[in-house]
Amino acid sequence: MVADYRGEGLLPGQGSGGGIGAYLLNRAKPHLPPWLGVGAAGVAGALGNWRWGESAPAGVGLTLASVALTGVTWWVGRNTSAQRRLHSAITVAAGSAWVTGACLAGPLAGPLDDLYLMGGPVVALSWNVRMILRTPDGEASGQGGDKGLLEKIGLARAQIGTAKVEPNRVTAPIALAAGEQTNDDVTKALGLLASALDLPASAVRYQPDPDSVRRGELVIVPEDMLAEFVEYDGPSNLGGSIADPLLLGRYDDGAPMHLWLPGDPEADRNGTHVLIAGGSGSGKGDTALNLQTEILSRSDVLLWLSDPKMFQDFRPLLPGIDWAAEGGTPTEVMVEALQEVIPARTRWLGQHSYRQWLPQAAQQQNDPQHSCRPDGTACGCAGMPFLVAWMEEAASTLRALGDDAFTGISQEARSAGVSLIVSLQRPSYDQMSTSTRAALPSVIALGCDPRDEGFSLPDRVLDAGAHPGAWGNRKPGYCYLVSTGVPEDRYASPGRTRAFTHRSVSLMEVVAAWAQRNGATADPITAGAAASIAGNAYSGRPVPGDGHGAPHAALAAVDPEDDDMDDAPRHDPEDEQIDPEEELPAAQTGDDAPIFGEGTGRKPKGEEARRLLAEALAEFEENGQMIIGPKDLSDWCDRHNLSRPWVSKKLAEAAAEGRLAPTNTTGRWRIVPSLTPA
Ligand SMILES: Nc1ncnc2c1ncn2[C@@H]1O[C@H](COP(=O)(O)OP(=O)(O)OP(=O)(O)O)[C@@H](O)[C@H]1O
Repeated sequence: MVADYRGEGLLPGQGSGGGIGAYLLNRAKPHLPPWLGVGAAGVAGALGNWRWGESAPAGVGLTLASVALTGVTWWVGRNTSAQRRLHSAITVAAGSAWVTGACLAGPLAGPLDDLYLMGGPVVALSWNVRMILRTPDGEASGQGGDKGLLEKIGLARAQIGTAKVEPNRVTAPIALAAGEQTNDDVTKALGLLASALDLPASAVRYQPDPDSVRRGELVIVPEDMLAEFVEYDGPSNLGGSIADPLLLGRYDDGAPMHLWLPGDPEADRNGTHVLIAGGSGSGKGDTALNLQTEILSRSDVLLWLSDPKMFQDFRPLLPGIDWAAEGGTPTEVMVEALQEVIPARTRWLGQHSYRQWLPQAAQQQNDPQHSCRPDGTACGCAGMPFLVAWMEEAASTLRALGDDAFTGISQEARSAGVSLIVSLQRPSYDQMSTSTRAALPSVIALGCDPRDEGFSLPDRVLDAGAHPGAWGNRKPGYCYLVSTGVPEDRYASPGRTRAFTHRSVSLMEVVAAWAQRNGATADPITAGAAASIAGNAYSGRPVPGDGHGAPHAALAAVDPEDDDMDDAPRHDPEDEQIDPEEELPAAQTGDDAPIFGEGTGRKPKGEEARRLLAEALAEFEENGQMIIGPKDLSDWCDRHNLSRPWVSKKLAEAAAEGRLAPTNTTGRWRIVPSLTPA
């Protein structure tokens, strides 16, 4: 390695010749050439004088040769350092001038002998000193700086091509030694390369050539252009389509960081679901605001948002959001509704000859190509906006939903014009299973614990030099974006989201107000399917001036006879064996069991019993609480002084009659809506 190549790796007594003499000779060898040069100049001067001592034409020729040699040295040295170029040119000029003088006048004439005796050692020593003091960048080895660098990181036999130099970005093609090295060797050496260049790990990346295992491009971005944070300055494309790119922030070379949610067959792009993964304080909140403001500023999309944190970050956006579910139970309802909405939307898109959601699907269907009428004339059906279902801090929701259910939803959602966006407080496999993670193909990876990098990003992106673990929470907003539509060589390029400050609140309010007035409203299919599960809990986006919770205009258009809105309870095949007569399994909910085991309270009979239970369920439904468990019911029993075992029995009857339906969580029941929306 480097030490051996300098001849410093040998110990006294070792080496080719053996013994101290051999060792010293070995150490002195690299320093001998300048002295040999001085000796050669002396001999050349003496021989030249013997040959041309009296010749005037030789004098002219030798002088011209001396000047030409100095010029050539200067020209040849143009690619080396200025210091080395000057040193070489002075040495050649002095040496050739002395040889010319010695040839013409004799080496001992006038001051020539003294000049030789004093100047020769000075010049030779100056080269020795230079060699001893040389910096470890390979400059003095006769190799280029790049070559020395590659040698240092163990890739000595690799070839580096002509580098493309842009402001703050150097891209250099690399060809590795055939049969000896692979692209993996470069990715493993990236850390060493960053160390050799004294740069952060994320400044050095490698993009392997997909067609060769020993070729690729090295990208070095020396200055961290992201250090200066950029404040949110409003939506990038107000009134555009959700199919247009959404601006998330900027890359470290200043290029915009774009994300696409719906698929586009023309751009050869699939629709996608996104995971926002980042540790606490990594900037997930602002990332979400960047994306949500972009979504709300588009004219053909609905946003459903569930957030356990009481919309702490998102409150200014609420007026523009079609469905905002706060906390656990409302989120359960939203997820149940999604499972109804997705097949209903897919059916509608199929009936209108869309293989996937396209912006035309959001417009009124006036094109006979997209008609649901058997006679092929334009049907004029209301368009169906794209739907983004956002689950903030979703670990527990996803666990409750179960892997199979989530994977099922995510697969079907893509052909239903639905994107799921899931954010995780701690990106790791104990928060989310492997199969749920795999169902979210796109990721915005913010800073995290180094041990969790493998969860956030695919191996090939980490190999290419991405290191969200190096940021932790020290670089909020720094992120990698891996998503369909983004060029692959961008995957390992860091970017930074735009920051939201107190000044951004008014901009957020403007975006929300715009969405409330001009954004898409839910189509009858989506609104109907959602209401068939959620009842009053889904009211659609608030009408301007009416506050949140006003009934959605689209619900008025829902035809209760329509098959798509079939609100009969759905039984999961896995639940077939559950006996609806059984008592509700209180202990499995984690609530304070035993709830239904106490025998106190009234046990009304007949008509009164039916009325009381109907009242109870209607009360929950009216409050929008569409999923209930033992805890909710025991509170209700206490309030009405009713016996809990009695209520348990009546609930089982209600489930058998279809007024309640099972959910994916044992012991949680969904109220099948009976109230007609106003
Ligand atoms: N792009 C950005 N540029 C500059 N500062 C940012 C950026 N994004 C976030 N920040 C700042 O970083 C801090 C943490 O951000 P944020 O609260 O969004 O993190 P988080 O990941 O949501 O954390 P937690 O999960 O703990 O809520 C905040 O002070 C925020 O203003």
